[in-house]
Amino acid sequence: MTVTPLPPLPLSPTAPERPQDQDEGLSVWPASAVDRPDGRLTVAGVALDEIAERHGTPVYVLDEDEVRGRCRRYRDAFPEADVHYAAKAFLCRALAHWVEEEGLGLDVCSAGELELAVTTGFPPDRILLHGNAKSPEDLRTALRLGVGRIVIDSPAEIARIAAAVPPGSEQKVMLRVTPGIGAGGHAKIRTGSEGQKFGLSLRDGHAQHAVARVLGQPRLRLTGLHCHLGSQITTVKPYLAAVRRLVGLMARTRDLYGVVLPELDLGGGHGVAYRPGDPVLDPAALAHRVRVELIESCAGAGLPVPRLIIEPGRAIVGPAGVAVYRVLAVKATAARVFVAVDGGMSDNPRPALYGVRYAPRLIGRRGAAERVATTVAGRHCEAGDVLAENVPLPADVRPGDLLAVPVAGAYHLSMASSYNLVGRPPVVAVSAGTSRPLVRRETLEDLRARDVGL
Ligand SMILES: Cc1ncc(COP(=O)(O)O)c(C=O)c1O
Ligand SMILES: N[C@@H](CCCC[NH3+])C(=O)O
Repeated sequence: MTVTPLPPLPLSPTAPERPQDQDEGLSVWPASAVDRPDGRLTVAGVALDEIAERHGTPVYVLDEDEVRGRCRRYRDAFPEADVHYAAKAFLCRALAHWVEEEGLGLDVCSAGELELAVTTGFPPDRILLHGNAKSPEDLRTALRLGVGRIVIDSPAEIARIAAAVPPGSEQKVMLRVTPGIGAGGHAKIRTGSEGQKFGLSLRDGHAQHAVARVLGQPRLRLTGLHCHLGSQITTVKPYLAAVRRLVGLMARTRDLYGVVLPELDLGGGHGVAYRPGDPVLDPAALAHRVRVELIESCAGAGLPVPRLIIEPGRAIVGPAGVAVYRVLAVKATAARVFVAVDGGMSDNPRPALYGVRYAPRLIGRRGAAERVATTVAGRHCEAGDVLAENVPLPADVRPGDLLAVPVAGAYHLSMASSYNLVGRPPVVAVSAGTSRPLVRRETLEDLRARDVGL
């Protein structure tokens, strides 16, 4: 039998797309990042390829000074406010320690986050507990450890918390109000609008009613109102609208019950740039505009200015984190060049959840070849497991190369899973030319150990 040879397959797409983003600068990287002439990238003086060699990949790197600097920037921008870091963005003992040392408080939303912080030495009175469905364990732990404030999210919680407070003592609480203002980078992370699961609606009167009920509970002390509009918000305007609406409810509370609430919590949600050129919310500009609005609204209502609380998460830790992956496969189809790495949606579910895309770069060597528009995919069994699309990577990227993804500090590992029984990556801190492990890799033994039945 004669076999007719097949024509050779194209090795790269017939018409490579123009890469979307040609920015070769380091605008979305930690301020300490340096791109060395040999293509090695250092963060806080430590080469990322060295960390990959020592700890394996994927590995998450956290720049301690970037985190601390961001905490300080918030403290400087909001000197008259309490700044609580939102632990859901990412939490480990070292991070709790840094945040505490920088004078911030903490916002937690589970017994797990609360225990970790308090056992690290975080003063419980500087912690707020959130949650739209707090478990009995969450509340027990909060009361046992003496959490500073519990933020009530639903009518049924009022009596439940009051009943759990021991006779003769008092728990400080706030009320989470739904102001009817939706803001944020994606529909799934907008939490201030009507019709989503968080808070007590201002419009339908639930918030007002809850104020009255909390004031009627002798074991609860209502210190103020809270709202959180959403996440990855890049303009100041929604915060100003929220100030006006919440001050309106504070004025009604004074008029109806003779109570002047001393605190106002505007939540977090401050947006950061994931890719060069993305808009960001500048803390100093936000602080100035919020301060002016608060003073004017309170003056208009004849109220004293309450103590402001804010809860940034992403803006503290997001840009301080870098994820480092190793390339496992390269595939050029007629439509696209795919580079597949050894992590993906198990350590970073954000692209799959919100359709966001990142700006990875080749590290460890300088690619010599021309740049082609590349799709960076994860290793998981889902077509949606894609970290980046149409990014300019050298055409000679090959298995074994390292790719680093900036702005990986928030909502990656805190939302990570062990999908496909892939263990979660370790976290390594870098500071002043040195590195140290903070969180170890989740091993196959860890995963197997959970499987206890047959
Ligand atoms: C109540 C509350 N506070 C603060 C945050 C922190 O948000 P971000 O990380 O966007 O600042 C969140 C999350 O969106 C939240 O739900
Ligand atoms: N998980 C979201 C942010 C939601 C914050 C929690 N309310 C993100 O990755 O962008």
